[in-house]
Amino acid sequence: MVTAKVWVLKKHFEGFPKTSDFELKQIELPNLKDGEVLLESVFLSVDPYMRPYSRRDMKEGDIMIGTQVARIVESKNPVFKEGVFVVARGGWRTHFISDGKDLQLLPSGWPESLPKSLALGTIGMPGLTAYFGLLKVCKIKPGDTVLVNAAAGAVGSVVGQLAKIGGCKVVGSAGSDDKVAYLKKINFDEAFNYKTVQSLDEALRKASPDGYDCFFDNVGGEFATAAIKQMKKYGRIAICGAISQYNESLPQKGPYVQVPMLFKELQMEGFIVTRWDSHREEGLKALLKWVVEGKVKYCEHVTEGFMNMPMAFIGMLKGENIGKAVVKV
Ligand SMILES: NC(=O)C1=CN([C@@H]2O[C@H](COP(=O)(O)OP(=O)(O)OC[C@H]3O[C@@H](n4cnc5c(N)ncnc54)[C@H](OP(=O)(O)O)[C@@H]3O)[C@@H](O)[C@H]2O)C=CC1
Ligand SMILES: CCCCCC(=O)/C=C/[C@H]1[C@H](O)CC(=O)[C@@H]1CCCCCCC(=O)O
Repeated sequence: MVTAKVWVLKKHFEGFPKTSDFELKQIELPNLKDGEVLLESVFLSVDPYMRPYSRRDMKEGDIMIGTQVARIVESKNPVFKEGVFVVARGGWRTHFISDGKDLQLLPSGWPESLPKSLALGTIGMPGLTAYFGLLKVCKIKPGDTVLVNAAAGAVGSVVGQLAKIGGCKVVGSAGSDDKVAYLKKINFDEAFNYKTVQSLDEALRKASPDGYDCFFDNVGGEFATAAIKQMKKYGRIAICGAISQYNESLPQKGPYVQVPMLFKELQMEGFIVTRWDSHREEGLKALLKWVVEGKVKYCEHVTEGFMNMPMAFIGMLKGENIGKAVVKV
């Protein structure tokens, strides 16, 4: 008999999540039935979507949603051998049972020396978000100037690097001087700290006086309002996320986008990365290759200990992470 530790949503988040909104519980797992596997989480992901999706999909008392890299410790499923690592949607649990249907093997050719946690970040869902958002929504081409916010995070840091590979000029904004230094290190052409600049309008103009062809928006709100004004004619805007709004209790008010969009004849498209699930393998293969070749660098913000899941999640929402925020069990 295995006892799993699980984190439960004790109370729906009101405004910014608090540690008291979570509760740690223990669950006895039953013996495996034929076709099932027992998994042990090795790395768990903490992601922005957990904040809005908890309200949409969960009720109080449910185990927190989420993905992990997990190791199969016992198997009664011929497809999954013991010792194999997979990406799973197991929620915030140390151990869990699966029938194998939604388990994903790491991409083939994954070098032993590469951290498996990257399957939650640069070579996982956030990396794919950058890849498909840039190629299919922004439709980048060489010579474009691309702007990305939350640029030092899991998605943003890949957006900037892929745009450079695609022959673009890249401008990033992030919330600390350390993050700005990191962006310069990974080849961003221009980067600024949106929390300390005198004026967002000026910082955006200085970074690209001619304006922007593409804007990959992870943040929304005030930043997006400023950025839209500085798009070039026929510019493309990919709405990837709106993290500045996830913890707001009251809806933000305008300014509204219609007038600048009309004058500049802009395109704005929201997307959810799962739209390209049928091309997932292609995306992961490309990301793995670039990482192995050193063309895409990665950084991870690793919190040690399953006990610290809520702190890791809250820390990510506060902006403590450079690169992907993960928890090592
Ligand atoms: N459409 C899709 O399919 C997907 C969308 N997303 C979205 O992409 C975005 C980035 O996700 P991800 O890369 O995983 O997360 P990050 O690794 O970028 O971590 C979140 C970052 O957001 C920034 N942030 C937090 N609060 C605010 C705020 N109020 N204003 C501005 N920035 C803030 C912080 O960086 P800083 O210090 O720079 O403020 C923080 O580090 C999110 O909006 C997420 O929902 C992610 C995956 C898939
Ligand atoms: C207003 C909310 C916008 C959120 C944008 C975002 O971050 C979306 C992320 C999803 C991405 O498209 C693919 C995913 O894996 C993210 C959502 C996953 C939800 C899974 C919930 C179920 C579970 O884990 O059991």
